[in-house]
Amino acid sequence: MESEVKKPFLIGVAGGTASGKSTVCKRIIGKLGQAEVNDQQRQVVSISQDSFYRELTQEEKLRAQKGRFNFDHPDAFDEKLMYTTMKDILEGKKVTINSYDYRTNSICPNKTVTIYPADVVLFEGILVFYFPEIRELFHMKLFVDTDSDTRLARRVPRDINERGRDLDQVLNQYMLFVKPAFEEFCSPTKKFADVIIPRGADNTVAIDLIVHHINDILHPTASLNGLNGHSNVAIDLIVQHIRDFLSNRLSLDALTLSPTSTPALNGAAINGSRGKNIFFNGDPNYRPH
Ligand SMILES: Nc1ncnc2c1ncn2[C@@H]1O[C@H](COP(=O)(O)OP(=O)(O)O)[C@@H](O)[C@H]1O
Ligand SMILES: Nc1ccn([C@@H]2O[C@H](COP(=O)(O)O)[C@@H](O)[C@H]2O)c(=O)n1
Repeated sequence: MESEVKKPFLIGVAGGTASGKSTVCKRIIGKLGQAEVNDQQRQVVSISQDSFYRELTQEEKLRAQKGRFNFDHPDAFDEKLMYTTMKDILEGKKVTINSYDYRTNSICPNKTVTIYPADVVLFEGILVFYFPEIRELFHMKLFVDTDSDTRLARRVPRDINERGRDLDQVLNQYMLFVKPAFEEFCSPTKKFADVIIPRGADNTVAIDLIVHHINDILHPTASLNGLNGHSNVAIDLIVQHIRDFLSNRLSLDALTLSPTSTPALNGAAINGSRGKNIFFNGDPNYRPH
């Protein structure tokens, strides 16, 4: 008998550099109890877009060493490889992806990672919503929206400690390429997100809502509300939030549905009891920042 093909629920996680995309993915995987599960058994896996940086020419490598190559431009990625890999994942195939080395600005030779078929696949990166063909593959799109000061303050120590850069190089690259490319290519893709997560992993309400949503996909029979995880993400999440809220017997006064949460749901916000906001982005013109 043929074994069952796992066709996963594919979630895109976009956001500026150091916004907390991979931390949000780790937090989601941890809360779903998947962090300690071995690679072959995992139901929820995360893949970084950085695995799809293309190999540089010799001349580009020399520029990259001086912080003068634009890694934030869409052309820095292998779009075709990204697309075919995501298609294969959606067909339930086992795929092999590259490991990327920021110190050498190139793909690690002889080091790949095998991604086994899973129920939920998170694909995170600065430009995962930029390429239309890839964008259309996602069942759910999240945008981690962290202000640029915070992102720069995180990026500087990270790049120095983990990516082998010096301060001048990090700041030059940021001013020359990272900041302008964020404005031109990444930030405009926020409008495609189903859910915008202000403050990334600090936003526990948002993470919990997303975890609930994924749990419903993983265990459909356990779902209290019988919602269809592939359809209206914003409404599903709001309904789940209200159900949780009521079942936890918290004070109803603490929950305020924004006036924008009309039946049309053109950009709804939940103001949680601890002042933590999650934006459900039904409105392409909606911009929290
Ligand atoms: N909520 C947070 N509070 C403090 N530091 C954070 C938070 N989220 C991420 N970081 C740190 O900021 C850096 C970038 O986070 P990361 O999740 O790798 O961002 P991205 O994947 O968007 O580049 C890492 O050093 C990480 O530990
Ligand atoms: N060789 C490279 C490749 C990428 N970068 C920078 O990484 C950023 C994307 O990764 P995040 O984890 O921050 O989302 C992007 O802004 C590139 O500038 C690099 O510096 N060197």
